[in-house]
Amino acid sequence: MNNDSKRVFEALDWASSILEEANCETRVGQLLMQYVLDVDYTHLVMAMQDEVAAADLQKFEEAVHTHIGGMPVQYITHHEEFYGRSFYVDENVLIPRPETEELVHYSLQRMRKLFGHDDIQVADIGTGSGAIAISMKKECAKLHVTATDISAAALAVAKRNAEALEADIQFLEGDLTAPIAHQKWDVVLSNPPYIAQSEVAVMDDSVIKHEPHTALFAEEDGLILYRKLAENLPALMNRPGLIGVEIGYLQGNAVAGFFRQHVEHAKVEVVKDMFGQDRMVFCELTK
Ligand SMILES: C[S@@+](CC[C@H](N)C(=O)[O-])C[C@H]1O[C@@H](n2cnc3c(N)ncnc32)[C@H](O)[C@@H]1O
Repeated sequence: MNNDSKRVFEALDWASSILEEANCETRVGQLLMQYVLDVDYTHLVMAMQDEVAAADLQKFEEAVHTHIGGMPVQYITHHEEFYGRSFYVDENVLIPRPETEELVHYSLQRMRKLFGHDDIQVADIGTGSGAIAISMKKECAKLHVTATDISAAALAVAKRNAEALEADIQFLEGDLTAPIAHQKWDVVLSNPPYIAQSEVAVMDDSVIKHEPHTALFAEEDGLILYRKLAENLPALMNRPGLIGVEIGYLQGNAVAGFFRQHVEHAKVEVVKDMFGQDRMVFCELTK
């Protein structure tokens, strides 16, 4: 650890060089410095010539080393942007991904077309940080949104985010459709765990070491929760209704197949993400 005093730009130069040496993104240094100094980018730029207080410098250097050791930057700064809002994250929840923003975007589009109004019941199964549920509610204030998770620790994070973002959401703990089986729903969304155990070998180490395994892995080649959703949701849906799930890029046919098999009078569609890969399945219940 380096105990010499440093100005902000000097500390950032030091971070850039050791991050580069470790094959990490050099921009992480800037994010960690913003976190340590608790400033936005503009104020960081204005502070470039300031001396970093000894305690802050130590915290910054530790944070850089922690990241080089494999910890995702979001778990150090406890922050990720999702759909234009800031979410608190820790190791109890998956770091929300940009692909999931697309699920929110297309769900909003389809929901508005299908219902023409926002006074409807929406559930987000496996809410994690609350990213999907909270974004839906913030985009459409009139929605009645319920968010569930099997993990009490994840739900605590989602509640914290809902409070900070002033989103009025009902939170329920439980396995898949069990906590929402008491009523009918107009829209059900989910980004369930969908990675097969066999994929561990090709996955990024930092994901496996730090992101919660209940958020990542699922049995039956990653497909079990989609199969169960397709089996259980039809009885819980109003008609018209909309089910939207995020999927792994190779799972389109299998997941669409589950919904085609189990949901009567439905239009099932696999939708690609911004990279041209299958990423979502939407099932519109028509009658
Ligand atoms: C891939 S993460 C998605 C988190 C968040 N919705 C997002 O998109 O960032 C999956 C979430 O589902 C939860 N989960 C896993 N198995 C579940 C189950 N059987 N029932 C309900 N939630 C489950 C995990 O705890 C985790 O929070």
